[in-house]
Amino acid sequence: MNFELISTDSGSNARAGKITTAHGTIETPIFMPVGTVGSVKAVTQEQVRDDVQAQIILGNTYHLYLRPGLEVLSLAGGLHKFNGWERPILTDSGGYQVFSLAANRKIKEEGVVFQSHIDGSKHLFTPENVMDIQRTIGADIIMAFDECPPYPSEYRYARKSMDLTHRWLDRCIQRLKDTRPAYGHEQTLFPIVQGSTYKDLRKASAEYIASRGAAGNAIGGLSVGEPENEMYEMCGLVTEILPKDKPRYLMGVGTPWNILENIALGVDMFDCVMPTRNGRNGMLFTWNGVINIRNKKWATDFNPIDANSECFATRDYSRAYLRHLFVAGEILGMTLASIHNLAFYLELVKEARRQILAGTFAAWKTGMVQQLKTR
Ligand SMILES: CNc1nc2cc3c(cc2[nH]1)N=C(N)NC3
Repeated sequence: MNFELISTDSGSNARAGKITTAHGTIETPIFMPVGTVGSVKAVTQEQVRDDVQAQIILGNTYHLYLRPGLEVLSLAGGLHKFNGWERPILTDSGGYQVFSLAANRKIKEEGVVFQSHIDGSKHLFTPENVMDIQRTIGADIIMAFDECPPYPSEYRYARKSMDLTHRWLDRCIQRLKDTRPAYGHEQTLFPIVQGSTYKDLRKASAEYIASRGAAGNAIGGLSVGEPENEMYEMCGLVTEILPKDKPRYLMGVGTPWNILENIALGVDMFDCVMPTRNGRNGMLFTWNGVINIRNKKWATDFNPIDANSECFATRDYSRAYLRHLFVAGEILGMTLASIHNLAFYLELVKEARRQILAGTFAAWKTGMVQQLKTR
């Protein structure tokens, strides 16, 4: 994997870049739609590619390992062949899902014992086998196995957890040296900065992660319930330390305004379930704020969300009709809202990139953040 830093904004730490992977290039800043079990919920791969214009999507090691499982994925020739998404894929390591989803998990030095949220079966994730699982899935970018401490965490717990995450990272790196890609294409490891919301721990973790010399670096353990200003403070601390010539990936973030604020702090990659999960519930993001389409006030508004949009879901359906679909519980409502929200997130980061290349991002961001929050 290669990262080309093309330009940095004049009035902020925002960057425009290009990532090259075995399955194609990614222009940063980028938003990555979440496709947890190998599909972006309610949206076909063709719509994700052509209407959303996504350049990379996410999968989850925890979910894919449990279902469809490694045998199916291996026999398919990896996730790209299995789900037909031919562009880049990033898989999260399970570090977060094992803590947010699994039952009865026990953390040991060796790894995490947990029970499947699907059938209660017992499993063990270790840095080594999580690397092997991600080899079998075949994602272009794979995440280190980390512990994601809950928010808030006691200082002592956060420090112990950070140290464990660092030891697990070294085991991930070693395992990848001892194994090969399963399908011939290169796979790149991103380590994950932890340290909860403690400034000294975040700095120590950023230093440690930076010292590993990885091709990209992730910031984890944020967007887990902490106030927005703490997220921004921790992110700013970390991006000051991470190498400038490698992409920075802020995991699980966020709202449109969170994304713009963190782009200004020097983050290049984002993923979040909000455009899809909240979209399926009628929360629509627009340039002029958030619409709750179930609200009665849209019942006779026969305008589309945005008549000038390139995206059909945004341009060709009225707010009244979208509201009707949600009130009636029609599946089409979830599909249209998901496509609209994802296309909006991709358009947002595309416009941010334009502004960065023009050197006008900082001023544009200040006004746009307010505009995105209205309604
Ligand atoms: C929704 N917020 C969120 N914070 C995260 C933090 C992490 C993550 C996923 C996240 N999602 N995956 C990891 N492997 N570790 C850190």
